[in-house]
Amino acid sequence: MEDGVLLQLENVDICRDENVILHQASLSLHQGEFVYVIGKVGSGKSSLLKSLYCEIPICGGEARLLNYNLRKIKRKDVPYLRRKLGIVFQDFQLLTDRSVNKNLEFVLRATGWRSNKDIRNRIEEVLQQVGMQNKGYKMPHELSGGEQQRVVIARALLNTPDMILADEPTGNLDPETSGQIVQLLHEICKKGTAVIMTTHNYTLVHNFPARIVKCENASLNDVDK
Ligand SMILES: Nc1ncnc2c1ncn2[C@@H]1O[C@H](COP(=O)(O)OP(=O)(O)OP(=O)(O)O)[C@@H](O)[C@H]1O
Repeated sequence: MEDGVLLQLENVDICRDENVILHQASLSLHQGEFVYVIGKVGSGKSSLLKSLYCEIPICGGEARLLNYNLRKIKRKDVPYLRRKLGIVFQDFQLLTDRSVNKNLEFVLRATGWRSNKDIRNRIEEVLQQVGMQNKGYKMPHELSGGEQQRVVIARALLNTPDMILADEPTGNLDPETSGQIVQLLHEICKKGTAVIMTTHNYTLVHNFPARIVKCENASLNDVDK
């Protein structure tokens, strides 16, 4: 792949069961780039992201992501790819039985971190990055939706991903909080992490401008602003 290109999809088909959701779709993304993926309900936005973290297959075309060939990736390599991707969903998916710190520690230990000191420091760093320093002792239910989504973003940042995949990250949030979350994603992007964010929220796209790709008629097309 050309220097600085993190994702290159060329004429890919993305399939679910027997259905082709995206047909001959192409998309490339560079280091530090922000792209919104918009499109109608059921147009394939989530399927696109799922294919990037290997939850659903790419059944045609060429697909490279962070030096992995997504059409040939071995099952044992999928966790390594996912470690380089920060994944953020609409429903926060924090473990509800433990504190913010313990949620983050769980991910670090599961991804090979051993030193208690390194773990403590990294948790402090990512919480600081999302403006949640001093809230690590709280249980998820003690946080607002926006705060929970900040913690999810902190969790996505733990292993310093090259790219964040955010699927409707503001879907459950009020307009003001949604703006804050998108602003945070833009700040993270400015520090060098590419972001792909699906959304239905055109106000956000307007207020925080970036490249826009539309999912339509089973293909992906850049939208001129
Ligand atoms: N688990 C599944 N198994 C089979 N087909 C599915 C599954 N989930 C979604 N689909 C189909 O894939 C198509 C694309 O769905 P997808 O969720 O990617 O769309 P979307 O653009 O993200 O929609 P939304 O805006 O509602 O989130 C839909 O036509 C849907 O019927």
